[in-house]
Amino acid sequence: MLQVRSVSRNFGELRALDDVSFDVAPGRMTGFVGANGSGKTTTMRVILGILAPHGGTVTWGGAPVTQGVRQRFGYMPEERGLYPKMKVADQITYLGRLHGLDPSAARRNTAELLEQLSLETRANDPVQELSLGNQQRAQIAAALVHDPDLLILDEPFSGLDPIAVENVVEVLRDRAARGVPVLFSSHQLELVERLCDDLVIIAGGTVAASGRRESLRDRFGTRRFQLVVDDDAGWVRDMAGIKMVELDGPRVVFELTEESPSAAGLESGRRDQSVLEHAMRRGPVRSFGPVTPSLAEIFQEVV
Ligand SMILES: Nc1ncnc2c1ncn2[C@@H]1O[C@H](COP(=O)(O)OP(=O)(O)OP(=O)(O)O)[C@@H](O)[C@H]1O
Repeated sequence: MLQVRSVSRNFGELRALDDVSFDVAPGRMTGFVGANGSGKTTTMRVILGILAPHGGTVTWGGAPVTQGVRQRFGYMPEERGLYPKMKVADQITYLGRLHGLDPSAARRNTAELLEQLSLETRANDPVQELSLGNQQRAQIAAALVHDPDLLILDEPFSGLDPIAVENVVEVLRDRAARGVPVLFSSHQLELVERLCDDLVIIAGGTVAASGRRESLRDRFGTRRFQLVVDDDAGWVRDMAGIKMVELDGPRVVFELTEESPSAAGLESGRRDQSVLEHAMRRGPVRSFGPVTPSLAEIFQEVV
């Protein structure tokens, strides 16, 4: 388990990270999301020891992260750093050697990864001759070649076509299934939503929300409901303690407002039921239930 605790980091006057705490648990994919400049890369660099924190700690298995421990981490940096003129397979094998693999293990892992990432036919091409997407795949192979104990990936999906995305998803899921904690940043919220087990949402250098994906959904999702009736559902607008979010003829999405129970006439736990009862008195109800918020909606609410 990787634990980030109360980490802060300044750049001159700028407080880029302020009291950042979260865990990256074994066998779980943790999505790290936030607007541009919110502190994702800085956090990753602190975890990797590239930047020193000005406060707080990063621990691995409860102990400080030493150079030896760090060598067992896999990192895909934001600034892609492969040598343009070196052949793909040679380079990945070389990086495996740098991380302590013997020559045969480095070659074996390289071959396996190039195959998994559909790059085997490009193994003997210089990196600079690969398309950007294929360079990105090579970069992922470079982060994985030494079978790391922890994976930290800065935007691993940017620039990949949909098939390559699925390919990389499969490779990362496989690592997570073997017990490796995986932290990855991405601006593709639908992808993060589909892929992650846990989430960390960062805004302005502080953690705005974190935890299991489902529990975040529950936390932010209890106030919105969808009702489908036969006729126009516009009458919902006039009900106390309710705010209409979307109306599409017989389908309406509404929220319970923050108003006091007395203003609404009912406690919030009953207000959704009062809409349902009202609808049933008016005619048939085709469906009714809470609406699960998307990650994009949660994101907008917390940042
Ligand atoms: N070396 C540096 N010197 C000065 N300021 C920096 C440095 N690195 C980062 N910053 C600032 O720290 C803040 C956080 O940047 P960071 O790169 O961590 O954000 P990010 O969430 O990774 O953004 P993006 O999604 O755009 O990659 C920004 O305001 C950035 O300008």
